[in-house]
Amino acid sequence: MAAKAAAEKQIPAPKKDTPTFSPSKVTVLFVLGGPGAGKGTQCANLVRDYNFTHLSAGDLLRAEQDRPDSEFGNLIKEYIKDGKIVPMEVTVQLLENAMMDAVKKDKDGKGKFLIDGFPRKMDQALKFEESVCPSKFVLFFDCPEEVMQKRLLERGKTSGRADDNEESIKKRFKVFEETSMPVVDYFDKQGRVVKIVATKSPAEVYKETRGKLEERLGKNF
Ligand SMILES: Nc1ncnc2c1ncn2[C@@H]1O[C@H](COP(=O)(O)OP(=O)(O)OP(=O)(O)O)[C@@H](O)[C@H]1O
Ligand SMILES: O=c1ccn([C@@H]2O[C@H](COP(=O)(O)O)[C@@H](O)[C@H]2O)c(=O)[nH]1
Ligand SMILES: [Mg+2]
Repeated sequence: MAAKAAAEKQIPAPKKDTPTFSPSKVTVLFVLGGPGAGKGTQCANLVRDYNFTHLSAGDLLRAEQDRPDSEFGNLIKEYIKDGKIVPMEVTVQLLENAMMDAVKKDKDGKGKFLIDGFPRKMDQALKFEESVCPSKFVLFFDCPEEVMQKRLLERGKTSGRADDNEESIKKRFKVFEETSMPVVDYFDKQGRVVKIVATKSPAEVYKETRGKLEERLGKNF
C-alpha cells in the first residue's frame, strides 16, 4: 500500500550511488517511436538476429495488471486505457526485475536488452540511467500519425488491447507528442538517437534498422 501511495504521488525513491548494472556487462538500447510505429515488430527481428532480450514496458505493465496479487492492477488498467504514463517507480522496478532475471541466467552475468516503449517521460529516463543502467542509444522509429492510426485500428481488430480504439489512440498520440518526444529530443541533443524511417514495409524498415545498428555498434557486438 505504501508503495502504491508513493507511486501515485511520485515520491522519489532514495538516490543510489551507482546503477545496478554496469554498461561493461549490460548493453541497453531504448526503442522509441509513436504508438503503432512498429517497435515490437522490429524488436522481434533484432531478437532473432542478434540475440537481444526484448523487454516491452507496455507488455510488462499489462502482465503486472493481470497478476492476481498485484497492488497496481487497477491503477495500470486506468492509465493504459487513457494512454497515460504509469508512475515511473512501477515501470522502472518491473524493468529492473526482468533484467535481473535475464542477467542471472547468463553464466557471465551479461545481458543485451532492447527496452521497448521506454522511457516515455523525462523522469523515467533520468531515473533508469541513474539507478538501473545507462543506455547506449535510442532506436527511434519515426512515423506520421495517419500511418500509425491505420496500423493500430487494424491491429485492434484482433489484439484485444484496451487502448487500440479511436478514443484511446487519440490520447496516446497526445501523450507521445507532449511527453515522450521531449525524451527523444533530450537524447538527440546528446547524439544518442538513431532515427529510422518507419513508414516503409516491415522488411525495408528492418534493413535500415540493421544497417544503422551495425554502423553504430559494429557487426559483433
Ligand atoms: N512497417 C510496417 N508496415 C505496415 N504495418 C506494420 C509495420 N510495422 C508494424 N506493422 C503492423 O502495425 C501494427 C503495430 O506494430 P507494432 O505492434 O510493432 O507497433 P508498436 O510500435 O510496438 O506499437 P505500440 O506502441 O502500440 O506497442 C501491428 O499490427 C504490425 O503488424
Ligand atoms: O514506460 C511506460 C510504457 C508504457 N506505459 C503504458 O502502457 C501503454 C502501452 O504501451 P505500449 O508501448 O504501446 O505497449 C502506454 O500507452 C502507457 O499507458 C507506461 O505507462 N509507461
Ligand atoms: Mg509495442
